Amino acid sequence: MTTTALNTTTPVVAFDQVSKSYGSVRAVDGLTLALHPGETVALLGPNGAGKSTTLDLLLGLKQPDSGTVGLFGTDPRSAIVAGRVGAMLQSGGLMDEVTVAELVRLACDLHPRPYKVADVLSRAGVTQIADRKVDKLSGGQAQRVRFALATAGDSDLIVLDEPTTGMDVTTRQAFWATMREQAAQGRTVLFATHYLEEADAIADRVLVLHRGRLLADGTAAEIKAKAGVRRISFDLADGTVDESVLRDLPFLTTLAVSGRTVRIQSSDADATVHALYGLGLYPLGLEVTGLGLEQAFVAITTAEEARTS
Ligand SMILES: Nc1ncnc2c1ncn2[C@@H]1O[C@H](COP(=O)(O)OP(=O)(O)OP(=O)(O)O)[C@@H](O)[C@H]1O
Repeated sequence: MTTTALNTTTPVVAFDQVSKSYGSVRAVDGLTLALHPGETVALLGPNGAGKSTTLDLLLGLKQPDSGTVGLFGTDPRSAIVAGRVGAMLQSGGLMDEVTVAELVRLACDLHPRPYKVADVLSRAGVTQIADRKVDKLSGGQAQRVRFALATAGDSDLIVLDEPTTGMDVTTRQAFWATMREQAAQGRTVLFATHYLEEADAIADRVLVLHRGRLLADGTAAEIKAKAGVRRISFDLADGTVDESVLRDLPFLTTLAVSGRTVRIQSSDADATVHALYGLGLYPLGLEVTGLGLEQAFVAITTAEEARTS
């Protein structure tokens, strides 16, 4: 298998100070990044953060204004021609008037190390619709066909831009099971997503992009810790809930009171809880928990918005 022949000292993907603007919009801003064999990497970011542009630069579909993009120690185009990259893009149009099987066969024919057409169809779960015209597919079926095209041959890097958009739950689970197999065989999987729970469950590395810059890079647990915010929840006895008193607690970032139940986010939960008791309050059922990846993502990107605006 080709992956065993990989030189592990050469990054699969290497961005060095890469910038790309569209007019006055800086879509990617001085991005430096290295991805390694076998990593499953999620690319997160709010709308317009530069995720698709980053993937387009990586695939050589766009050229950087400055900086360099390398794939397997060479330029993107050479790596793609050598069949080292399989890609599934967000808006990748599918040819009209051909069947699913014909399109997949074409992708296999074009790949230097193709898999058997029947295997590709079956892995992507499109055997049943192999004879259908691709312009007659539902959104989720079209996504599966794009996935089949991305896995038509033995590639070392699989790039997926919001791959599960439009897929139902079962298809999504099957899709990720296949991706896990690919990663277990030493392939690098890079996917952009808006589904933070997918990033949390699937990726062993999470990149948070914001206005074209890398805000965070680490495991999901590290990203959650980086947000530095924890949640505190408790009940107060009837008649003791005074929102104005609670609002003055130190390190409080959000406060929500619902009946007797108080939910707080704090940038220093220990100090907030200490102050709570200091006020003479008696919280019942007190819980202090870390943020989920979704809240951590919001906390990190919102803090950056506040810092730069
Ligand atoms: N062809 C283009 N011409 C002009 N501006 C563009 C073009 N493509 C992208 N942009 C702008 O560049 C910025 C980054 O866009 P990009 O599509 O890379 O972000 P994204 O993170 O993929 O967004 P989304 O999550 O909405 O798909 C945005 O401000 C976008 O409006």
